[in-house]
Amino acid sequence: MGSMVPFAKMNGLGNDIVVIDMRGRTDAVTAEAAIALASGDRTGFDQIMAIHDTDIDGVDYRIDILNRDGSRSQACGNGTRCVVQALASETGRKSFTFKTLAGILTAEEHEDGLISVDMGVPEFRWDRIPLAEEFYDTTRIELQVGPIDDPVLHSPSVMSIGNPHAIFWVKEDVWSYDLERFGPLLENHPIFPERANISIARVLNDQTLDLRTWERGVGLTRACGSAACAAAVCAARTDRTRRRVTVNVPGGPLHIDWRASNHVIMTGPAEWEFSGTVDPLTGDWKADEAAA
Ligand SMILES: N[C@@H](CCC[C@H](N)C(=O)O)C(=O)O
Repeated sequence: MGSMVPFAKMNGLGNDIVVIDMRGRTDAVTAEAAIALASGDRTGFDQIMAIHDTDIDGVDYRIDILNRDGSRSQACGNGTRCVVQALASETGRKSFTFKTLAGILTAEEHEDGLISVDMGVPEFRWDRIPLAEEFYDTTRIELQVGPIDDPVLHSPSVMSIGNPHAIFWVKEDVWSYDLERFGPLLENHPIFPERANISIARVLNDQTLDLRTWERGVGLTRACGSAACAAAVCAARTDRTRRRVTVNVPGGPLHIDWRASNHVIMTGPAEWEFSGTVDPLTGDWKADEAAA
């Protein structure tokens, strides 16, 4: 269609997000446009959150999520908070329901500006994460990196919160592990037929975790909301923490509550940076006057 649509460059605790308004259109942001935008000095992003119309009763919008390599993702917690902030600012509404590849998500903006997203329910079955091999105990699977007799990372907990995650438990500072080296090896390991997000988590106490993530289709990011949910759930599932925790990601704290309903609620901030218009087919863009 060639025409330009509005976008907003935002972030969720430093997770770089581009929210693109595709309402009123029948096409989609292309992988080529995502790759082109990702290489821009001002538009460099971790995820694109494209807002689309939907005719599903009770659902406000459909969200299409693209990683910086052009791959699509089922879930993006930080990006969803950015979408909520943008829509709340536009409409004055405070709560929304979205259709994503992970299912129907609800979210709301609170009076203090923080945003809570119901990320849905965790999936622990090996064939639904998915894994390429049968593991009935997904609290710790046979996967390691480093010397065979003294692995650097091993026995991760694995699960899906719409997208696949592996959580490696460590005793030392999370910054003391070479995740930049191990991340891509593990992201693309054959045990993960759809690849996976790779995190290292350090339990500080029964209510607090430190977390770093190598994101599927992106690389190292300053925050990964779905990984924070995954780490919180896996920590509680293995009796390392309570079900309500603070997860410290490099960009700041996220509050995760794995409720008795089995739903995982993530709460955190979102930040607008600048707006512009973009061609969703090519990635050509220009900033609005104020942002130029
Ligand atoms: N940063 C996101 C995760 C985005 C998706 C992930 N890269 C994947 O492909 O699964 C988040 O905040 O959840």
